[in-house]
Amino acid sequence: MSYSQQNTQRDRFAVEETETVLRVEKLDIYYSKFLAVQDVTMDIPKNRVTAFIGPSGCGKSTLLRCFNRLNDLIDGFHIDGKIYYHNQDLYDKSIDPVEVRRRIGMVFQKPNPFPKSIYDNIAYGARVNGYKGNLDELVERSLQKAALWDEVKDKLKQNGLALSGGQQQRLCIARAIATNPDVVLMDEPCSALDPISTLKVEELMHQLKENYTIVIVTHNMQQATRVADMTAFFNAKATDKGGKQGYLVEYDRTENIFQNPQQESTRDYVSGRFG
Ligand SMILES: Nc1ncnc2c1ncn2[C@@H]1O[C@H](COP(=O)(O)OP(=O)(O)OP(=O)(O)O)[C@@H](O)[C@H]1O
Repeated sequence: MSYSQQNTQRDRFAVEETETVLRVEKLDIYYSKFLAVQDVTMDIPKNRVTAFIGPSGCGKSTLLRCFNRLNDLIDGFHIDGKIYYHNQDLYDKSIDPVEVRRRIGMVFQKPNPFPKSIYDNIAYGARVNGYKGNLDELVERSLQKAALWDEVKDKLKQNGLALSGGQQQRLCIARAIATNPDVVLMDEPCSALDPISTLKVEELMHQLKENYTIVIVTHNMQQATRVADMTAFFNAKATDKGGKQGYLVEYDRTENIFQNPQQESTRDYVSGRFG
């Protein structure tokens, strides 16, 4: 039995038993007047990996970045509808976006370690946040959780940029989890990595979901089948003004999306007929 089959069977009945961490309700996402993503409603379950798939420009990254309010930094960005994080309105005026980003961490497509030592890459955020605990322990624990400790424990003073791409990405994951988040967002985290490094990061996702809720954008459909419990397929339709508008086509357990999709366009996409 393949790894993905085992994964599918193990989690088959587990998805509904977990609570919702992020609830998206009738969400429209705008860049100024441009409606980039229309009318998304979905629940992101706790301690699961949820994958966003779909053709380029359908708004996967845009939606992902809404979850930690990263789009706030873009001029003209605004939303209609709601995102609830543990039942709290994520865009309420009382919510501090900096605290949101501490609890909902992010790993980007290209590994982006700080040009600092491996140690300081992890310790930096803790120092800024006035961490009162033992920094050495935090660094070790975070690197352990990111499955990087054994490879770097003897060179913690070495610059993080001197690591291989795959190690740099795991360093970025270690950095993201060092602030003790609840959710880790990953925007195509393996697209710049070789197959072996990709496999390591995928294995890491399986471990991390025991403690964290993970949402990943991926163009790699095999990756979605290997790592994700839930999969959301997004598509884009042409608008009158010549642009494209993203929307959620189908959201279900990963095995249903890939083996028994309800929508024709999902079937076409997962079978490689477009995209
Ligand atoms: N900062 C921005 N300002 C204006 N428009 C943007 C901005 N970022 C994204 N868009 C637009 O929003 C739409 C969705 O883009 P987004 O990058 O979220 O799609 P995606 O599905 O993640 O694409 P890809 O798979 O290529 O990364 C696109 O039409 C894009 O041009």
